[in-house]
Amino acid sequence: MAANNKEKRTIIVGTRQSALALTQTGQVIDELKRISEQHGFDYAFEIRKIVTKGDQILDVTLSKVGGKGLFVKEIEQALLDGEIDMAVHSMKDMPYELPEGLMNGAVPKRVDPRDCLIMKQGGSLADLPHGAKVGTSSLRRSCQLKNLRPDLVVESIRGNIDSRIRKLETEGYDAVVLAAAGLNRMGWENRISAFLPEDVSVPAVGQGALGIECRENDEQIRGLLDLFNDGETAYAVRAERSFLGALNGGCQIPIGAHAVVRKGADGTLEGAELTLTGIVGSADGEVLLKEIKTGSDPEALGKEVAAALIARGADRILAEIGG
Ligand SMILES: NCc1[nH]cc(CCC(=O)O)c1CC(=O)O
Repeated sequence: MAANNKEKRTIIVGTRQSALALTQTGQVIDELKRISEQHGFDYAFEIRKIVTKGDQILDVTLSKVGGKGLFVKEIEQALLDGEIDMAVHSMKDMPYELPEGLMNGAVPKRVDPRDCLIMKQGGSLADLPHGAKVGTSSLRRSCQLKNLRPDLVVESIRGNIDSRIRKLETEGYDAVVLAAAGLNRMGWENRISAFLPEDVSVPAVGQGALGIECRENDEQIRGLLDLFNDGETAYAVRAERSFLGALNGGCQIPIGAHAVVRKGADGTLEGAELTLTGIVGSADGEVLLKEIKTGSDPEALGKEVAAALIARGADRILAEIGG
């Protein structure tokens, strides 16, 4: 195996072609180059842009399009066909189940998982006037905003983050809601007017994290990605994704979850615990159910929080939406 790693190899990295996708893929490649150098691997990297169904229908509300994995399917096919060797995804775009033969090879360290407001005038949520027009295409975000502020007029806004920020100006929104993570990665954090704390907006499953998908049988890539994995992020994301799986959800339904790790006594994941917050609601914000539980087994914890929400009617809400 070690001898294998000395061979020159050009690793083809698949990604969507949005500005954010290309930026984060570039950042991943920079890290992988650094790790390769450190370990004496002779790897070169090449980016392959792939258009997904989600990219082709940027003007349609995603919940109307339906289906899971809108932003990953074509990229996964390229992995299976051997056209690319790894794929960089936003974790929140990854469906719960991966195709046979593929795996999540690394979950790098998560950046800020919070949602945030970008406001025309600056300020915070409390400064938005009665009836203010807020842009988001996420049912999860509209559910939580409307629950707190039923007066807000939440309208669907689609497109990549650059075009959504532009629409703030051109389409008369008072604010748009975006993930802080995307803005951070683009270096646009100075556009953030206010962060939405978790008691206002529980983020999407995996928000702020990336997933690097590879073929299960590609030992070289797996070895490299192992060195890039962040154990703490991976541990938290496992709980969030177990919750997602138990509710059979994609990112197009009002589901949110965030797990926080409390490390063990020796500062490692030995004896660590997770606190998982999960929400399910209706898009109009009239129903918003939340459960918070603590445990050490991420899969069990995700299922437990989901079961507690189902016991309170979450499955009925999701069935109505067609999730
Ligand atoms: N659904 C689009 C999407 N997918 C990933 C991010 C960036 C945040 C992240 O990486 O979690 C965004 C933009 C957004 O939600 O504002």
